Amino acid sequence: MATPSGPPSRPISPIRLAVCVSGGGTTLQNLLDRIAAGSLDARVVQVVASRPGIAAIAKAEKAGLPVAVAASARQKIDVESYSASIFDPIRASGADLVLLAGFLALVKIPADFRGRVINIHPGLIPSFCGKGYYGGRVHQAALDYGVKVSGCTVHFASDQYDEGPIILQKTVPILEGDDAHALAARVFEAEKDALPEAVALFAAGRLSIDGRRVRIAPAGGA
Ligand SMILES: Nc1nc2c(c(=O)[nH]1)N[C@@H](CN(C=O)c1ccc(C(=O)N[C@@H](CCC(=O)O)C(=O)O)cc1)CN2
Ligand SMILES: NCC(=O)N[C@@H]1O[C@H](COP(=O)([O-])[O-])[C@@H](O)[C@H]1O
Repeated sequence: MATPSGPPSRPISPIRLAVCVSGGGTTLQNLLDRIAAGSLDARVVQVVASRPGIAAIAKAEKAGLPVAVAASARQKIDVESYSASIFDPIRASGADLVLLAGFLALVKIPADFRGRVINIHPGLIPSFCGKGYYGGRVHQAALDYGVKVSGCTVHFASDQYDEGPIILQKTVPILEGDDAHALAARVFEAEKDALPEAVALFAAGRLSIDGRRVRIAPAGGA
């Protein structure tokens, strides 16, 4: 039976997560730490890496999680086949929600996962986002522009980089003397709370997508 798309309208406990990674896996580790501490009611049922040999895979394997490696994005395969190499193992795992957690490749969201893929971006969308804006590049662009606040954005993923409806944003100040490294560390502290918070809202059945807006229902079903 096909899995329904869109955020759930009823609570899921524990929510089953698939986590897509490309680098160090600090976002994945934070989720695992929150789950172990009992502050996030979730289970990671699948990890998908965009390339072999990355630290995120070692972290996943240490935690005993199943890892799939996506087809190489640099191979000239069509976007459907690339997406299938990511979503086939995720579908088989029975995941309720997919997290792009420091994932650096563009994915095409299959129909049965629309509204069930969330990305975290280390900047305040719509500034400093889209192709070419990832990791330290986002922070350097914010500093170069001279903005006084930055932060992170958690949003539903559409088929374009960083364009889907926004679930929540957290801000951090930019301080005198900041470089991209210092700002990245401050933003990452905000990311550590923002992503689990969004997962919890999704799992509680409190999110609905209304055009570009994400509505957040009050706690307790009021
Ligand atoms: N369908 C979607 N896929 C992805 C989204 C999304 O919103 N919808 N978000 C990105 C994550 N992202 C920032 O949050 C991001 C990641 C990477 C890039 C980028 O420019 N990548 C480079 C390749 C970098 C590399 O492989 O080392 C590129 O495309 O040339 C932009 C934004 C995840 N996917
Ligand atoms: N486009 C998303 C992005 O640039 N995310 C950035 O990747 C790092 C986490 O990666 P990790 O979880 O692999 O350590 C973090 O710096 C995060 O801001």
